[in-house]
Amino acid sequence: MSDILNKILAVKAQEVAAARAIKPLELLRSEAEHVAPARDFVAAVRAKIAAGKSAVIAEIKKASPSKGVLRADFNPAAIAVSYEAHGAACLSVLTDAQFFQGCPEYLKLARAACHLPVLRKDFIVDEYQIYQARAMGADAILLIAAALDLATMQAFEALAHRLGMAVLVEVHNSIELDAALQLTTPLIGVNNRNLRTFEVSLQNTLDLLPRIGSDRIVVTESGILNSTDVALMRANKVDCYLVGEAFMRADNPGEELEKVFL
Ligand SMILES: O=C(O)c1ccccc1NCC(=O)[C@H](O)[C@H](O)COP(=O)(O)O
Repeated sequence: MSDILNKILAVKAQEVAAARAIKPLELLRSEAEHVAPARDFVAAVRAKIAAGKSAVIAEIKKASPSKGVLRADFNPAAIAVSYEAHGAACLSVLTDAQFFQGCPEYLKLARAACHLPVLRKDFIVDEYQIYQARAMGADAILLIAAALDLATMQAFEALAHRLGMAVLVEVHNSIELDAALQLTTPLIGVNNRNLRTFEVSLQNTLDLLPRIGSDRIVVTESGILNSTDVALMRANKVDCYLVGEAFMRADNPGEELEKVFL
């Protein structure tokens, strides 16, 4: 239990237990089933790609375990507006408090300020968090293959789809990819950051790419910082990106997105 991923997962289990004690699953489920319908996350990604553009899932994260505070002057609604105005396909909003200084309210504020579909970026270990995601308005969830076995990922994917949400499944190596490819989601995220060591290498996406069929959309995640990184990915026919830090450090996150990707 010493690496950061295991620390985060242990905290998540505690958070779920505490949340359940306050709001039982039945009540949360009812909330999740009565919010406005989800926006189509996969369609938004596909639309950008079909138009010959990069599909950028633009992240809203105040801080990270590897880099500390990324953006002190943090206004999720203003960032969402800026991302939408400058061509983002979708948003990703960190809702974890302890490690990323996020919260569900940031997701609600960001989503209400724009028309983009929103991914709840968190560490899902329990179905309770999937109902939470929909209840707070999320249009997609992240499933991390390093944190979940295949049967659990399949059950969580089915639940997300039943609630109308898309799934981005995240892998870091070929063993995790084997499991991810058994899900039905088209969105296969390859994380360039090792969640246990923080080491970042874009080569990770390039190494796993040949194993992912053209029926899937490869989402290269983490460590995309500038147009050189984007050129490398484009040269390898990667069209979809999940980017946080590079935008969060910029004065205007949306303008940075446009500068790096257009
Ligand atoms: O960002 C981190 O330091 C981190 C540490 C441990 C687990 C997950 C972490 N990040 C989550 C992400 O996947 C990234 O926020 C996302 O891919 C964007 O990455 P970046 O563009 O490098 O901010």
